[in-house]
Amino acid sequence: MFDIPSLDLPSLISAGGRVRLPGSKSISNRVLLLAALSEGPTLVEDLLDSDDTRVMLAALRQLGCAIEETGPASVRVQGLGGRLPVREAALFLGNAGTAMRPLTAALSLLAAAQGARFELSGVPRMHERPIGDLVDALRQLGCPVACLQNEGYPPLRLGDGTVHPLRLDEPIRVRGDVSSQFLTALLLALPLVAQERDAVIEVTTELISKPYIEITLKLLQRFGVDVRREGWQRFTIPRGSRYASPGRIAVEADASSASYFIALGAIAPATPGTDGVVIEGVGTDSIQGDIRFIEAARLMGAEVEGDGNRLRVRRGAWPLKAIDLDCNHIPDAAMTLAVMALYADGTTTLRNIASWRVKETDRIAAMAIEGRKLGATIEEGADFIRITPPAGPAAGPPQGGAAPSGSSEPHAVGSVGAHGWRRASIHTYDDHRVAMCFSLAAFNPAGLPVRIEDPKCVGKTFPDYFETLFGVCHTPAERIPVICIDGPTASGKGTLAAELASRLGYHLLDSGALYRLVGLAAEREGLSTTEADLREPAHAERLGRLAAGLDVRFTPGKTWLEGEDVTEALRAEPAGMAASRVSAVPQVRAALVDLQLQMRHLPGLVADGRDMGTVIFPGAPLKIYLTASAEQRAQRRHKQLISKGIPAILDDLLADLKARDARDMNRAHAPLKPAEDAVLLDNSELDIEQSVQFVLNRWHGQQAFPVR
Ligand SMILES: O=C(O)C1=C[C@@H](OP(=O)(O)O)[C@@H](O)[C@H](O)C1
Ligand SMILES: C=C(OP(=O)(O)O)C(=O)O
Repeated sequence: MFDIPSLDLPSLISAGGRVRLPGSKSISNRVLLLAALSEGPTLVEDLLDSDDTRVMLAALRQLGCAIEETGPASVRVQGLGGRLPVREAALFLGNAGTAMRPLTAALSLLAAAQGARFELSGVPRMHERPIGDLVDALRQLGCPVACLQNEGYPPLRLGDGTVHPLRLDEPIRVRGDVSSQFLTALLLALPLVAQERDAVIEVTTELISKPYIEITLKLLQRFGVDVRREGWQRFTIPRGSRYASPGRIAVEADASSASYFIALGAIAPATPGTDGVVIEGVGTDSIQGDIRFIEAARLMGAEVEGDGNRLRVRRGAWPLKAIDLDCNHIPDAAMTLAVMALYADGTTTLRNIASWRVKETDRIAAMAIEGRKLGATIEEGADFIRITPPAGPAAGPPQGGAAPSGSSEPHAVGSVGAHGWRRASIHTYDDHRVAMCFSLAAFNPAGLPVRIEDPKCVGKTFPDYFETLFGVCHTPAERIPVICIDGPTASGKGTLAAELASRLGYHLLDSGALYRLVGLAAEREGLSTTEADLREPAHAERLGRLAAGLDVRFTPGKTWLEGEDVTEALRAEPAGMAASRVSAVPQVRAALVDLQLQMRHLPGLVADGRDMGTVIFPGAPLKIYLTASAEQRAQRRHKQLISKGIPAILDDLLADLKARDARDMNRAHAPLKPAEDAVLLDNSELDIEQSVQFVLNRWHGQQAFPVR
């Protein structure tokens, strides 16, 4: 997950390959609750691990339900059989409608029947999301429910610690025009109390988001409860209903999450060598209503084929075709259509979406404001949004070739691109879908990068969304930004580079470690690294072959050689000295060039070394040459070694350091020197944070994202 203030997406040009999506939020939270209310254990497989399911799991555990993790995406839930071992609890439910609404109903009924008391709260936005229609229905049933701040909104107190008789003799009337989750909540809760008589629910208004009720009814069936339905107005839970665990249940991949990858396949040309975007874990047999996003995507021109558990999407009509569609049945996935509309041949209208206004944010307003930043013309109404793409001759990403104004040369780019598209920093309103939708704007035909603010908000339903996206998106290497940090030994390059990489969400290349790795691997293979031996051509060739075959991997803070964590071994002085000697061998340097170029992955790279800006990435958009006086550097290295318990003498370190500077600067091949376009940064008087801020300011200044 990108836990950083903002994530810059370079302009993207094609997509292809396979994605496996995380589990459905709507199914995961329903199944967890049903399993907790049932008798006996349920093994839940392919469960979504995200903010919304975490709050549900935490709440159920707080209520006394034993839940054991049995694998990376599976849990065993020991059902409570409708009995509450915990009679009082304060539950925090984040911004999860699928936890807040169903738990409100289930705990209200159980609290009234068993004399308990619960408080349910969430993030500030949850306290602005309506729940009054559900509260009214529960009060009709005789449940004490108090709204603790504003009438009709969480936080709520359910029950008062005493037993209250429930009135099941009359139909329970509930409105269905604000959220279908109120009806879902009652349907999930009432089987707990429909023992002596049928429980009947009457929906008093037009019901929205109907396919979510179908998910609820299908899952109730899996847990042994058959609800009778008359149209969308009347639902009867037969008396004597009891939850019975199916024993094992697997969660489908999330169809709403699939919408971003269906749209991706529709927008992006297939990467050469691929046959479009393949989505695994959800297919045309899905029980999720959002699978009907496929129909809308096809209307816009996407070629989608699929079977029970898989979809393949290719770009069809281009530009996409504008549509005018009632989206009430796909409220979440319809947001993705709003971004596809940016690539359409005319004006798209999405209708009957009033519920967007009361979700994670006011989604109609958010999509309008952010879409306009990109250059689109957008009209919004109480229950519709109308999108006209940024003006221009043809929508669509360019078909490869050099970036017209790519992020690799950000300083050369103004904020308005060809075709009327604008460079934009997308505010995401703590709404996962706003973030995921606008990532697709990175395919804009103007080749402009897109900034997504607060990218970690995708954690609500899809924590690894951006990693998954980058796994199937392609762009020419020159468009993937590289920040080079070059400089002499002990200048603090490594610390600065690692810090920058983690703050920007970029990959890290510790090229010095590559040479240390060659030194270490040579030592392990019994190959000498003395200067005399290295002058022998045959010996230098052998070392080159060793370097070419290195099995290396960098993860944050760790370096791996052939699967073994060698981080500590690499930091020791002998490895450093060997590195300096082997790095002077042209055969070794040549072997490592390819390896280094291959590390230029989306969304970007911070490369730390001595020749990053001069030799390996000469076109990098930002090159920093980091220095400090030899005395300062020797002192820092001394401190570092002593703090690790490694004995060191300051004078010896200073002498070694000067010798190494001289060798690095005077070697014939790729000597250490600043690139002509490098920015010099002397950090003798700066602490790490000041150096980091210096580079970040420089970098952000170059990006020229308008601040609004
Ligand atoms: O029941 C569900 O799982 C959901 C129902 C829908 O809400 P509304 O019924 O409020 O439209 C949907 O937007 C939400 O993400 C999940
Ligand atoms: C509306 C959404 O969430 P919630 O389940 O919180 O209603 C959503 O995921 O788009």
